[in-house]
Amino acid sequence: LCIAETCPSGSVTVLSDQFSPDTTSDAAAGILIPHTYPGTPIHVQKQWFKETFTYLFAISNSAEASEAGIHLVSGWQVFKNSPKEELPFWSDIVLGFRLMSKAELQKFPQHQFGQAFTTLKCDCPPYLLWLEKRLKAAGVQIYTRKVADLWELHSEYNVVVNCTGIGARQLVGDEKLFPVRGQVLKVHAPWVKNFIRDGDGLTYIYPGIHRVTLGGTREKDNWSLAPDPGTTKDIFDRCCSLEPSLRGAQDIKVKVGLRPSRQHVRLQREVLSQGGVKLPVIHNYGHGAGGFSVHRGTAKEAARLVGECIAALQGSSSRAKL
Ligand SMILES: Cc1cc2nc3c(=O)[nH]c(=O)nc-3n(C[C@H](O)[C@H](O)[C@H](O)COP(=O)(O)OP(=O)(O)OC[C@H]3O[C@@H](n4cnc5c(N)ncnc54)[C@H](O)[C@@H]3O)c2cc1C
Ligand SMILES: O=C(O)CCC(=O)C(=O)O
Repeated sequence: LCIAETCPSGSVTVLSDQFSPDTTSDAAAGILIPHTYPGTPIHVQKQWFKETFTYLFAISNSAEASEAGIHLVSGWQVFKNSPKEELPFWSDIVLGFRLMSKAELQKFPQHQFGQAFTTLKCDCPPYLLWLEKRLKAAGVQIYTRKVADLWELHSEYNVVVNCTGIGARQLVGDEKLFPVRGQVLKVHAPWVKNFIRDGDGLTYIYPGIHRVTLGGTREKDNWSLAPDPGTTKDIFDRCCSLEPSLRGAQDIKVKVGLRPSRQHVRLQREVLSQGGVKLPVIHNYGHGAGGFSVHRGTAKEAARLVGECIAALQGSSSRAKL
């Protein structure tokens, strides 16, 4: 969508073997709280987060908000022991960041330190369906297709953008990319209005427009998409210990996703070449546990790289199929 919006001289086609509700993004809680990528400078990660926050904040403040599934949510991140960094790098991008008072911490007898703030949440599938609607409105073609090798696209397209998440491991043989399995519960508990996140990153409660997401797990190199009943009980018990009223939650649905994890997002241009024929590829995958938090920022950078490829093609060749 970002490419269609910023490179109007090109025509965009989306190819994917799976669509909502069967993607990793559909399993996510969709909260905007960054996860750090150890291999990317903090100022770059901060810029990606800021661009994403600003983009979604505008949607949350428009008539589209409920259809797009974007809303503000306030809550707490609580710690059993004080964290090394009391002020995370994103504290001046979320709204109203402050340390919790002693009185607030009384709600969490097992925790001794906390941060209160307001952030944004994307509800999925609604947000993905809204993006798809915007794609169609922008004239983008959408086809169901599994791509076995990027080179198979060279005769049909001038530039390829690879946003295949964990699928990139097989598609481009990236062994630096690994799955971190996450299981969550989506429950009906409309009285829960505030998010609660344990600072250890394992247990969280994120209220959405219709359902509350309860998490979670982080299992490196586990490829299983099958829900595990023992894990479901464990997640539920952990969340109830943070928010006892969840014992009354109903209609518990289980979702599993594989976080496409890497030391850093692969956001770069590569030129494939066979027999003198070239195919520019922009990679944009490996967003791990933070894809929602930085998606617009990384998409903007990918679109900028696509713009560079288009300019180079327009400059060098009249055979560009733009
Ligand atoms: C349980 C869980 C909770 C999470 N919660 C949050 C959160 O609260 N906040 C946050 O910021 N992040 C969260 N994340 C992380 C976030 O979900 C991911 O970073 C993000 O979804 C990755 O998006 P993606 O588009 O790269 O991958 P995907 O959503 O997996 O999309 C990749 C697409 O590529 C297609 N594809 C793959 N290979 C091929 C191929 N060979 N040919 C054709 N198509 C292909 C797939 O079908 C799919 O449609 C969570 C993740 C999990 C698992
Ligand atoms: O970590 C969080 O609190 C949000 C959920 C998430 O990003 C995840 O489970 O990967």
